[in-house]
Amino acid sequence: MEKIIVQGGARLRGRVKVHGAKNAVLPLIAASILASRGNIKILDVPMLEDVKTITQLLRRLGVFTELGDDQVTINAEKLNLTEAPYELVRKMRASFIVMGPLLARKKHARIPLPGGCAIGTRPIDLHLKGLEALGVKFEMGQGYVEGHVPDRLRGTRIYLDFPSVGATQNIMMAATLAQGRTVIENAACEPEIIDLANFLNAMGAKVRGAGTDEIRIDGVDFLRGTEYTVIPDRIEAGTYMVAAAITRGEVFVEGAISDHLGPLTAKMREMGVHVLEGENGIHVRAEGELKPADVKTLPYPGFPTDMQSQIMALLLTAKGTSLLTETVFENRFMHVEEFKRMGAAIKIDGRTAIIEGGRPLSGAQVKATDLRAGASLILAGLVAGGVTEVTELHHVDRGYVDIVGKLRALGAVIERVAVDENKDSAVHQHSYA
Ligand SMILES: CC(=O)N[C@H]1[C@@H](OP(=O)(O)OP(=O)(O)OC[C@H]2O[C@@H](n3ccc(=O)[nH]c3=O)[C@H](O)[C@@H]2O)O[C@H](CO)[C@@H](O)[C@@H]1O
Ligand SMILES: C=C(OP(=O)(O)O)C(=O)O
Repeated sequence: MEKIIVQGGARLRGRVKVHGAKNAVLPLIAASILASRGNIKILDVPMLEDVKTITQLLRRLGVFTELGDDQVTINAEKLNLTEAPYELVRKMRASFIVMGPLLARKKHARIPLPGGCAIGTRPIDLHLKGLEALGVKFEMGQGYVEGHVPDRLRGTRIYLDFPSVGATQNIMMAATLAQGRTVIENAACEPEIIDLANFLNAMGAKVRGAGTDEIRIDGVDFLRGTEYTVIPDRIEAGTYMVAAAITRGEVFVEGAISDHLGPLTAKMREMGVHVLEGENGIHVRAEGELKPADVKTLPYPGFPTDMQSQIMALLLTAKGTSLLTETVFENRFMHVEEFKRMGAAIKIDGRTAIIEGGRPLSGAQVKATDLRAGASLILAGLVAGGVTEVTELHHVDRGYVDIVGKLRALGAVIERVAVDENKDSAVHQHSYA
């Protein structure tokens, strides 16, 4: 086991470079299954646990994958299996996005039901409804969902009851090889959806309207290899923007695309943070007292749920009452109990967290309950008095490349150490008693 140890109090200064987006690259890797001819090369790939998991999954399906220096090469010409193994899907829910590509290429897929996770139940009904409308028949049993295409996939109009990111991606990918036109109404508009559409089009697909709530896909006979650079990670960028503000520091977040970060930038400005948007990144500076703010998470272009726990950390340092409402996931407040261990005053009322900011935080032993929660505990640790120790780092490793090295380069006093589990459990027993 390992833990991250942060000594609070350093003001961060300097420049940090953002990696490629986890939530963009995972669907790109899944979509590579669709290419029946030629090599795919994806550049600016973040070497995260989730990327390793999905490439491993592709390999288990008979697809050639090679992870190199910030890049992955894929050749799916010999794709011959259509069943995803449970041990990989349980590690990463996003594995379910291989469903659409497998059905389109092989007319069959058998994938374990991904189940819930730390942030809620996360059903897949919208994925299934959309794929059924394209002509897929599904059966459930033994914890698996099995789909087959008796005839062929045919384009149709699909209305999503909620603009689910994953469902939009699965339907888009399946529709690229369907007969005729598919129209997805109330589609997700996230930048990662646009990136997937651009990637599919580079492979020879005909996808229009991505980034709006109506996506039109005209089916083609086959897709081919291409070379593609993934977009920068807006959530990683947002996390370093908050790191700068929470420590009342000054940081240039290189590679951050301001168009992707509108709601965060607006809220940070409302709080009194100076945010300067440039062509190559975003400059953030904060000093003195910040103002409280009310924040509500929503599908894009609303405030991202993946930044909810990080903005909560920042609101803890703003004197006064802030209301933070989570509308996207049903149970994404697990980090609140951990923040409370650090002295935070937060009450939960249904989907809203009522934050009494401005009280000093104190270092504590805390655990990452999901990947963004882990990042936000590190952020709180940067300003807490004394030492904060964050455990359950496998969550953080799913979504952040070298967070310790990047924060240290900005002046944070932070390290990652291996834990002697026998000794550590003794420490925990003593301090938790
Ligand atoms: C790998 C990846 O890209 N993950 C992101 C993706 O997750 P993911 O694609 O899972 O998120 P969705 O947009 O699908 O989920 C949003 C909400 O819709 C619900 N829902 C979803 C599908 C469905 O069939 N039925 C249903 O009810 C979910 O339970 C959730 O409450 O978008 C989320 C919302 O921006 C982000 O937090 C995740 O980081
Ligand atoms: C919730 C997230 O990811 P996933 O959908 O992969 O769990 C996230 O990136 O914050």
